[in-house]
Amino acid sequence: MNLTNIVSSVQNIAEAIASVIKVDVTIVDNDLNRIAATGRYKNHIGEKVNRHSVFGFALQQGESFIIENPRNHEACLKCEKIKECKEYAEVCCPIKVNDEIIGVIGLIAFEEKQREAIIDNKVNLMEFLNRMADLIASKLLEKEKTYRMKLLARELETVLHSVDRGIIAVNENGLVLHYNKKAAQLFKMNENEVVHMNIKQLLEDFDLSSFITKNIPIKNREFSYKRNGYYFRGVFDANPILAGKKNFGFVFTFSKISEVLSVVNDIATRTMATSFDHIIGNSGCLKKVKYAAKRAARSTSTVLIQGESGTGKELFARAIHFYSDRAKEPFIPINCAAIPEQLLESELFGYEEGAFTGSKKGGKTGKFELAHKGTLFLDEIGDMPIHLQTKLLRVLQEYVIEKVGGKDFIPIDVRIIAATNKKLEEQVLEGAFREDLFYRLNVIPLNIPPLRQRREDIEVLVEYLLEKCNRKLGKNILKIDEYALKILMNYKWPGNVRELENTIEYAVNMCSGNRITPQDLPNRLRNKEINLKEKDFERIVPIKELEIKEIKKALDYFGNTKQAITKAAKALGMSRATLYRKLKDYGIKQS
Ligand SMILES: Nc1ncnc2c1ncn2[C@@H]1O[C@H](COP(=O)(O)OP(=O)(O)OP(=O)(O)O)[C@@H](O)[C@H]1O
Repeated sequence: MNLTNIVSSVQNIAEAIASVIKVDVTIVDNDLNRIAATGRYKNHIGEKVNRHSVFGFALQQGESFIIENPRNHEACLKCEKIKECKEYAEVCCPIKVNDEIIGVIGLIAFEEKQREAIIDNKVNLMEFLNRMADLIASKLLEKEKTYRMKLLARELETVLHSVDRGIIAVNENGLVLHYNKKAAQLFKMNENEVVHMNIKQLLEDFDLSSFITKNIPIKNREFSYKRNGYYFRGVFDANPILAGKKNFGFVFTFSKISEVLSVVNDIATRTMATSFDHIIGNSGCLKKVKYAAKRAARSTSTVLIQGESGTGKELFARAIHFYSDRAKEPFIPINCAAIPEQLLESELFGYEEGAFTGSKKGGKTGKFELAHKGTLFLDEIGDMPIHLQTKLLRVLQEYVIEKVGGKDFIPIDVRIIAATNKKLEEQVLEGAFREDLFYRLNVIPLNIPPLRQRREDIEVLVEYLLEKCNRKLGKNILKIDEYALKILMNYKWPGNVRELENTIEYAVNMCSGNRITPQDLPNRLRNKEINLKEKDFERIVPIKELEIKEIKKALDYFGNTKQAITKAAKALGMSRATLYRKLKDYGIKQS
C-alpha cells in the first residue's frame, strides 16, 4: 500500500487540516518521502525527510504523540537538524491500514501562539488528527479496491477471450451482456451485431423463459445455425447466473460439432489406431487379403468385407482406415444387427428436434455426419432392413443425407466399408438384400478366410495373443507346451480368431506355472482330444472310416477351391481323380 497513489487527495487533506488548525502540515509515507505539505515545507514536497527526524521516530513508534519542548524530546535527540531546528511544537499521528503503518501526519508550530493553540486543544486535536489519518487510509483502500477490481475485470476478460469455445452471457430476457471473440467468430458476426442480439436469434428452437424459472444447467444440447447462407451444427451448455435463489440470466458456451468431434477423434485415434501389423498371420491366403486391403486403403471406393464371425473383419476395416488418407479423421463403426430396426435409421442419419415423440431436444447427429471426412464401418450389413437399404443406396449415389424429420440435405464425404458374415449373394437371390446395393458395396470385395483354413497362423497368433493377455491380466506366461499347441491346431475354431483369443485368455487365467499345458485349456477342446485318443486306442477302426475322417480333415484344412482339392489330394497321397471318386463314393460333400 502506497500513499503516492493518492498524492492529490493527501495534499487536499493536508491543506484542509492547515486551514482549520492554522499550523503547517506535512505528510510523509512509510519511506519518509514528503507526499504533501503546507506553509514552509510546501516547496520540499517530493524530498526525503531525514531518518532520525520525528517522522522517522513516529513511524517506529506507531503511536500519536505531541512534542511540547522540541530539541529536548526523545524523538528529537538523534535528529541531524537539531541545531537548525526552529520549531515551537510538533504533533505526529501515524496513518494505519489494517495495522500496517503507511505514513505519518505531522503538525508543526513555528510560533509561540501556534504552540499554545496546540497545547490548549491537545485532546480534541489528537481526535481530529486520528480521524484525518483514517480518512487518508480509507481513500487509499478505496483506490486499491478500484485498482483490484479493474485488474480482476482484465483477468476475467483475458480468460473469456482465451477460451476456445464461444461464450455468451445473457440477462433473464435473453439479451446479450457479454461475449467472447470466439463466439463472434462462430456465429460470423461483428461486435456491434452481437451486443444488440437476443439469444433467440442464435438459438431459434430454444425457449429461454422455460429455463429461467428452473435454474438448472443445460448440458450438451445440439442445435443448428443458419444465417445468410452460413450453416453449422453445434452443441451448447448453459449455466444459470444465480445470486441467492434469483436467476439473472445464463452463460452459454458453444462449440461446433465438427470441432468437438475432431478433439474426440484425436484422442480416439491416438489410442485406437490399428495398423496392418496388428493383423497377425503368415499364411498365403491371409497375406493375399492383407495385400488387397492395403491397395483398397489407397482408394476411396466402397469395400465389402466378407468372412465368418470372428475372422477379423472389423480389424481389417480399421487397418484400411488408418492406412488411408483419412487416418486423421474419424472411424465410426455401427453394428446394423445390434440396433433395433426403428432406431437404426436415426442412428445412421440423425434426426431434427421434434422429429417424433420422445426425440431428444436439439435433435441428434447421425453416424454419417459423425464420420464426415472419415470412414463409416457398417458391420453386419446383411441385417439392414430393406427400407434402409434403399436410403443407404441413395446416400451412396448422391453423397447427401437427410435427417429424420429434416428439411435439408446435408452433404457428406464419407468412405464406406461394409462387412457381413452372411452370404450376401445368397441373400440377394432370396430377395432379402437389394442387388443394386450389393453391387454398390461390393466395389472392392475382401474375403477373410476362416481360421481352420489357415492353421499355420495358429502358432503365431497364440504367441501374439499370449503376450496381449499377459499385458491385460498382468501375468507372465512364457509359452504354450507342444501338446497343448497340438490340441489348438486340431480344433475346428468355429468362432475363429475371437474364439482363439478367448481360449488363450481362459488358459492364461487357469495357468499356475509359466507355460500353458492341456490342463489349462477349456473342456470343450480337451474333451475332443481325449475322445479322439480313447477312440483311437479302444477299437480297431475300419479303413473306410479312417479314410473318410482324413479326407474330411484335409478338406477342412485346405478349403474347397480347385487348388485346395489338389493340395488335399497331395497331402492324402492320392491323385485328384481318386480323391474326387472317393468323395463321390463316400458321399462327402464339400462345404
Ligand atoms: N489376424 C488377426 N490378428 C490378431 N487379432 C485378430 C486377428 N483377427 C481377429 N483378431 C481379433 O479377434 C477379435 C475379433 O475380430 P473382429 O471383431 O475384427 O472380427 P469380426 O470378423 O469383425 O467379427 P464379427 O463378424 O463377429 O463382428 C478381435 O479382438 C480382433 O482383434
